[in-house]
Amino acid sequence: MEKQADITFLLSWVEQARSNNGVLPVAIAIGVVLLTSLVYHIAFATDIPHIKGLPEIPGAYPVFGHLIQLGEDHASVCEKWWRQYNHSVFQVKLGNTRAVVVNSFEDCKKMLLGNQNATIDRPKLYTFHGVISSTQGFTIGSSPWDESCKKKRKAAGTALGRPAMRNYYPMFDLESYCILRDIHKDSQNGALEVNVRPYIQRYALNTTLTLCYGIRMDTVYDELLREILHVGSAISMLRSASENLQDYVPFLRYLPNNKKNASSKDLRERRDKYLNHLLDKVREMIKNGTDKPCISAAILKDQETKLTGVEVSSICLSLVSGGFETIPGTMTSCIGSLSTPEGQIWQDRAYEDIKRHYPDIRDAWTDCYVNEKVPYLNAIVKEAGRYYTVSSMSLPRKTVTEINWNGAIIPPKTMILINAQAGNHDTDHFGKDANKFDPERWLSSVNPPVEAEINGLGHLSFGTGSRACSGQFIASRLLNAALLRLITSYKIVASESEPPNTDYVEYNQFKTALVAIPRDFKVNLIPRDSAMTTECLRLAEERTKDHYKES
Ligand code: HEM
Repeated sequence: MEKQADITFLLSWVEQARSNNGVLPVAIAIGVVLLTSLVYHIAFATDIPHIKGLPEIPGAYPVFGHLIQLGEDHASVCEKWWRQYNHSVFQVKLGNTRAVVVNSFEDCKKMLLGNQNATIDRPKLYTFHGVISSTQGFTIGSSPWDESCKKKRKAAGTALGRPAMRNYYPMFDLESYCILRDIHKDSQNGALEVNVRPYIQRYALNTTLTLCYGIRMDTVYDELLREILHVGSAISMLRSASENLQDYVPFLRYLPNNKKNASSKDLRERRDKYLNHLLDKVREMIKNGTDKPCISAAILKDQETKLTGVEVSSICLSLVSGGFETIPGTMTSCIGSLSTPEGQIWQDRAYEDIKRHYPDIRDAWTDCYVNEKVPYLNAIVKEAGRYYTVSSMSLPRKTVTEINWNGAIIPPKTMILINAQAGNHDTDHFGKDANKFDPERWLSSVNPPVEAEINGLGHLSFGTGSRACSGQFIASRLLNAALLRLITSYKIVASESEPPNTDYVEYNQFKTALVAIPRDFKVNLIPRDSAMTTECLRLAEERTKDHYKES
């Protein structure tokens, strides 16, 4: 209002000066008006004007909006604001971008499931879309909703859906065997403490590389494998709002020596190099008739395909980047919780439940990638997903049509941020102990373990609705298979000198990253039945020796 009055005053002054034939005052006045308007735009204007009827968090700064208060850990600050101001849904200004933040479990569910069509879009960001993705196309998770995205999502859905799963059994068998084979060797069958994360990173990455390119790497510290993981993690950092202010504060893009743009270009080149290398290998294998069944070979060979080269790269990139951090983040942290004194009791209960379903552990090893039928293990996997919300603010959405939110009209093109971490620890939904890791919350009976019926959505870690995670079934199968093999082989006990951090916020060493990177820790592995583990490993080696030899 004040600004409106200023402008009206200036305009009347300009009019007066003009009628007095004063050319100079007119020019000055116009300059002042333009300058005021420019300053206002730089300092306060947002892409979407204030949404009436939706609370806005007080104290936004000029230019930066709420970015300064939000700091590095947006999920935890928004969770705090929800409780402080008693509004689960509010608006904030991320620099020049207005965003609606949704916090409680019920509101996240209602926003995504009750408005599936309206929330089907994703926002475009300057650094990620404009600089990093300019060569290989956008990943599915960052693609705005259009015909191309629809095709890519459909292709990914087919490759990752439940019916396709049986094609991957040999791969699940091989990759989960490799975790145990190498942990067994490197820990000298439990004599030395180990950090489990690198083994799980290779597990997740090999799975998606095999799916996409028919290529895998056998050694945990393989150079290409580590390069893919390093570049992928660095790019994940550049995607989060807290790390990348220039996405929301445009003038920062034009500062001399723009380090963000320089490192984005460097990462883009490094990523292009390995993606092209992988695709060239597939082309070479097709030429030599040695290609393995995989997404890129199927598309490259199928002349009829409706997908362009950039779309194929984008699908492969989406699958590789979709799993390589989320699965290790979830599984490593889960192992951390299981290794605590309380967690060791859950491990023993899970082990008993596995034996109840598979009196012969060898059968458990061969069925774990086919079925998920051990209730206690399923409960651990669900709790790991909920408690360690590795993608704490999910992936941003954008409205395509207006949403009437309890009378407030959220216009099209508004950024919607789902605070999955807050919703997953909502005491109104999960009870007073929502902040505790407890697999048994997913059981209706502990002895014998019986899974509780879930009415719809269990937790928010995979998102939900029109753009829910395409890889959630495969993720759950991978977590189940690897945990079953680990729990039947060893009792996992936290290291005394390097124990895990099991706090659902502090376990993450990089809060600015899009996907959490757990702090390093070590565990001791106490063999449960060494003879049986040796036998299971021998049989697995026998079964898998002909599958996907190292490429
Ligand atoms: C524990 C493992 C995983 C977690 C926690 C996770 C989490 C998520 C989340 C939060 C989203 C955004 C959902 C939304 O907006 O509602 C997402 C999208 C996606 N995820 Fe996952 N994910 C995991 C594993 C995977 C895997 C293994 C793959 C592929 C192999 C994958 C592929 C995708 C794709 C393609 C999308 C984009 C969907 C779209 O935008 O249409 N994810 N994931």
